[in-house]
Amino acid sequence: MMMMKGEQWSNLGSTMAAIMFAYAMFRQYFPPQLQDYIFRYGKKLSNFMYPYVHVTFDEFIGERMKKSEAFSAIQNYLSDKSSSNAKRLKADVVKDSQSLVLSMDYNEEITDEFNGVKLWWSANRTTPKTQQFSFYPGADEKRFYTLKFHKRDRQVITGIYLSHVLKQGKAIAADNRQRKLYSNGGGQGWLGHRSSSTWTHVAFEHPATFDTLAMDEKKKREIKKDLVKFSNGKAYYAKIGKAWKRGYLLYGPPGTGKSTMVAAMANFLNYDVYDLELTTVKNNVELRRLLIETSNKSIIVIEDIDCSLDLTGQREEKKKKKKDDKNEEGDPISAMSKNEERKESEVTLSGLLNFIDGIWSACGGERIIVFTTNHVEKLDPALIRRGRMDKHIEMSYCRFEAFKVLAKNYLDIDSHPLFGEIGNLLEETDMTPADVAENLMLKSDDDDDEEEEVETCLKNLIEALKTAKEEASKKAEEDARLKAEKEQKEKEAAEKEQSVKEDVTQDAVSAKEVKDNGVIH
Ligand SMILES: Nc1ncnc2c1ncn2[C@@H]1O[C@H](COP(=O)(O)OP(=O)(O)OP(=O)(O)O)[C@@H](O)[C@H]1O
Repeated sequence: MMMMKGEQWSNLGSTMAAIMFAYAMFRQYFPPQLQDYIFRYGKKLSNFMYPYVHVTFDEFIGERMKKSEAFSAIQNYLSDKSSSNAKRLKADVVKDSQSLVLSMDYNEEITDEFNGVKLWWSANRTTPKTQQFSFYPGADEKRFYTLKFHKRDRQVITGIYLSHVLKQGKAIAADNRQRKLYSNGGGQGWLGHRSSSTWTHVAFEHPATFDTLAMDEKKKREIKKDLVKFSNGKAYYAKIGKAWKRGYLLYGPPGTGKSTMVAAMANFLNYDVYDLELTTVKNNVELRRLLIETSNKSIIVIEDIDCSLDLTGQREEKKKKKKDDKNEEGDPISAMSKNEERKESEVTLSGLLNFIDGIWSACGGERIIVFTTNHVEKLDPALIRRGRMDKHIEMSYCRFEAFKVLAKNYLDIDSHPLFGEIGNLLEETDMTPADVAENLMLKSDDDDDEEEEVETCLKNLIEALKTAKEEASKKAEEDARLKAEKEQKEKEAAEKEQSVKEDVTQDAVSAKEVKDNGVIH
C-alpha cells in the first residue's frame, strides 16, 4: 500500500468531515433505520480512513484568560526542536537582549519522535473578523498549538510524552530566563520624606562560578552538594513539614570572597538574588512586605549583618525596659500604643528572626537566605543558631589550593616553577584572595609578552607576600611587646594594691593593740 504523508491524511480527513457534514444536513431525507446505519458505519469508516487524534493547546485559558503554562512550555520545547527541524522560523530576542531564539512560524508543522512514536506539532493562530478591541489578552488574536498523533499511540502520548514535553519546556525556560538582581532602594520621597523601601532590579550578570571561586576543593564540593540537595528537596521538605528554605552564614575577613560566593551560588542554582539593605527598611512591617514580595528560586542576601542594624538585641532590651517602666508607673493606656510603636519601630532582631523562621512557610517556593559578616563573634547566637542558619561557611585567607584556582583564572596556568615558593609563603602568610588576585592581573594584552608577564605577576605576588609576612611578624612583635607591657602594668598595679591592703591591715592591727593594751610602741 502506498504510504500517505501527514498532509495527505489531513486532506482525507477533511473530505470525510465534509461527507459527514453533508449527511447531517440531508439526514431527514433518509429513512430512520438507514439513518442509524449510515451514522454508525460512516463514523467507523471515518475513523478507519482518518486514524489521527488532534489536541489543541490554547495560549490563554479560563474565563479570566490566564496564560497557559502548558502553552509556554510547549513553545520552549518546540523552539528547541524547530531550530533544526522547521523550514520557516521566526526569531525572538531573549535573555540578555543579545541572543536570538528561533521558533516555528505559524501554520508550519514539525515532526517529533518519542519512544519510537511519531507525532506532529503545528503552530496556529486565528484573528477575529471584527475590529473590536478587547482588554483580555488573547481575545484579539488566538494562538494555539496542535498536536496530532495516531490513535494507537494515545497511551504513550497522554501517559508520558506530554509530561516529558512540559518538563523539558520548563527546563529550557529556566535556562533562557534572564535572572535578576533586586535591591531595595528606600530613597527620598516627596518633601524629603523617606519613601518606603521597594525592590528595583537590574539584570544579574555576575560571572562568578564555583569553578572560578578560590577555595578548598573539598569545601566547594560539599557546598554544591548541599545546594543540589536543597533545590531538589521539595518533597523532602513537604514530608518533614518544614518551609522549603535554607540559611547560609558566610563569615570571614573582607576580600575573602563572601559576595563572590553568593554570586556563584546564584549562578549554580539559576536563582535570582535579592540584596536586602536592612538600613533602608523602616520597620518590621516593611521588612515583612519586602520578603513576601521575593520570588521563588531566589537568594536573599543581607550583607555585613553585624553592621546592618542593632541586631544584638540591645535596643530591644532598652525598649522592653522602657515599656516595663511605663507599665509599672500605671500607664492606663498601653505603654506603647500600636501607633506609637509603628512610628518608632525599626527592624528588630526578633522581627528578623520571626521572618526567617516563619514567613516563607506560607509561600511554598524555595528560598535561600544568606548572611555575610566580617565579625561572626559579634552576632547574637539566636540569629545564627542551626535551623536558622543551617550552614556556617568560613571564607578564609588564600592558601595554595585556592591560589591555584586564581592562577588558572587570571593567568591561565596550572603550574610554574615559582609555585613552590608561593605555596610556602601562602601557608605562612595571611593574604586574602582579593589581594592575591590583584597581583595576578595581567597589565598588557600583548600575547608575545605573556610568558614574561606571568612571571612578573608571580614575582610581584612573592614580593607582596614577603612584605605581608614581614609586616605580620613586626605586628606580632609589637603586639607581644604591648601585651607584655600591659601585663607588667597590671602586675605592678596588683602589687601596689596588695601592699596598700597590707598597710591597711597592719594599721588596723596596731590600732586594736592600742585600744586593748593602751600601749603605744
Ligand atoms: N575566594 C575568592 N575567589 C575568587 N575571587 C575572589 C575570592 N575572594 C575575593 N575574590 C576577588 O576579590 C574581589 C572582592 O571579593 P568579595 O567582594 O567577594 O569579598 P567579600 O568577602 O565579600 O568582601 P567584603 O566583606 O568586603 O564584602 C572579588 O571581586 C573577586 O574578584
